[in-house]
Amino acid sequence: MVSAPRRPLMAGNWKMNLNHLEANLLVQKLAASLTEKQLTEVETVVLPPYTDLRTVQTVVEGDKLLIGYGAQDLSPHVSGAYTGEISGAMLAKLGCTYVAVGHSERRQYHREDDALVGAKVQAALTHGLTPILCVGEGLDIREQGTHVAHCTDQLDAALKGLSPEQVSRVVVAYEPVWAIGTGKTATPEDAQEVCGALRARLAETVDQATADGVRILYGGSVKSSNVASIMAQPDVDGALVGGASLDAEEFAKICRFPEHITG
Ligand SMILES: O=C(CO)COP(=O)(O)O
Repeated sequence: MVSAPRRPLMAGNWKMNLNHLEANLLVQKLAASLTEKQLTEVETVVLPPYTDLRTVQTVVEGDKLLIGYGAQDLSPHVSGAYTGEISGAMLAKLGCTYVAVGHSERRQYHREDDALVGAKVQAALTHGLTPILCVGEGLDIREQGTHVAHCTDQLDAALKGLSPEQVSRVVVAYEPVWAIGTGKTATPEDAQEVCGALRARLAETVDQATADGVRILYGGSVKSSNVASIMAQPDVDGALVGGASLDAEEFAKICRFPEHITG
């Protein structure tokens, strides 16, 4: 059976940048820089800070923009006495379709472990959100040469207990920590090595059809100048873009990567 091609996904993780006024401007500029055909071909998504989401919803819905949006994190809990947390239900109510889970900055600065990341994946799925599950190794692990096992272990832990149908609703992002915000991009071959191993692991632990359908992104210093060679890899289906997604024209160029390939 030939599986359906995976639609490329470009997700801009704004991290803690841009207030709601700036968010409004960036989303409008981004939409104006891409044609309907381009936005249909390549799924384009922004992940702004929570405080921007209502504004982004208003501009996307009001102008019927073909841009998706979501959050950078969510609570593993449904509701209750969790000061400062935001639930999946709240995000879904704002029209979010995606939520990043287990980003290395959350794992590092907020001590999120695999169990918590797994609970957040579950919470996202429960509320109809697509989790973008981030995995990736630090420089020490890369230098030891155990990066593939590190990433597949993180994948296993985060997806533990999910049905094949639930796994099919997850997007995985491979983000080597040493390539984030450093200008040091993994080579296309580095990205392929881990993305390919993640897909092979899904085939082993879930099934081949699910593995073939799951989109796997690469993240870490992606720019318009390097996106095409990364996207040319067979197991890379998109990118999770940090710094370069804060500039509408640059992010639009990244989303237009098929044109860089076909010339
Ligand atoms: O962490 C990232 C996206 O989630 C990558 O960030 P940069 O693109 O700024 O390296």
